[in-house]
Amino acid sequence: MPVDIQSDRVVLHHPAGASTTILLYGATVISWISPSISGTSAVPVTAEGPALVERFFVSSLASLDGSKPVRGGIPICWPIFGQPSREENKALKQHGFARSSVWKYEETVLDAREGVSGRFILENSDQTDKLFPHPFKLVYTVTLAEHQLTTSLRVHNTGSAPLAFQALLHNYFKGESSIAQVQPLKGVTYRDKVRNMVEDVETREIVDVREYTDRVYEAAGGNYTLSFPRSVHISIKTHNLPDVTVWNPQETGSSMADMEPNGWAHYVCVEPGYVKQFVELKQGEEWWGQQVLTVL
Ligand SMILES: O=P(O)(O)OC[C@H]1O[C@H](O)[C@H](O)[C@@H](O)[C@@H]1O
Repeated sequence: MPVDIQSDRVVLHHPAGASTTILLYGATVISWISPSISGTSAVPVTAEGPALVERFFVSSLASLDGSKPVRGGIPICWPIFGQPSREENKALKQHGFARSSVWKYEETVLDAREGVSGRFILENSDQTDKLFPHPFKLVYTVTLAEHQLTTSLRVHNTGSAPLAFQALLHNYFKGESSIAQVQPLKGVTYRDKVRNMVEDVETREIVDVREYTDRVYEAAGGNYTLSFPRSVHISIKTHNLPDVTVWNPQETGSSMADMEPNGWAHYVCVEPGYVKQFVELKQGEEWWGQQVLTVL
């Protein structure tokens, strides 16, 4: 069955073997399995075809029962990224509530060899009104192709007052963080969360995360490559998500209760977002941001 709708999750299956699992809690993608590409990956091609490889890290201690945001996959940060920076958002928790709200599966949009696609929605409720008094509708579309996963977030201002928000797709890519390489970020201005938000300019052709890294690159170009040399290369192309955070906590990650021992050694977060500024929508307006992840 190409689209398997369960009580707490939806699994999309592509005829070439790829699959992705999305929890209704947070519309969090918790798995993306796709075939490796022959000749460019260390993963062997067997008689059954190219090996199917999990692309996302999810901590073995992550809660998947809706009790807290998932430590892994793609949590959605909305309507803010990080701690509230504006007085009007002070009731919000870090990264907002989209990642800890239960979304509805609206419909299967496409079910074909070109892609299998499902749409999730979240609208304001009494609960969100208390924290963030703005009517809104979020539409999140996840589309799976043989070697590609596309996730798109559409935001509608369904109220009469302006709606201001940040948005970020918090990808936890699976791979050895000691060899991870992200590029091109040379010359891009970033805020360094490790150094008290100091502003600096990236000087490296290839960014690694061999030290504690938590950098918010601003107006970073929108297209990146994440490589784990000799195993996995992923292209990240974005629309309307101009900034990108690169995060790996190293040993400090061990203090997170839902991080498995040494978990930080097995992922890197590369998180496209609209976070330097706020998107401002007037009554009836909408905005959309998208990332296209392709195994190279
Ligand atoms: O622990 P969380 O609220 O999920 O946040 C996890 C991480 O998210 C982002 O990458 C931020 O830049 C980090 O500063 C933060 O630690």
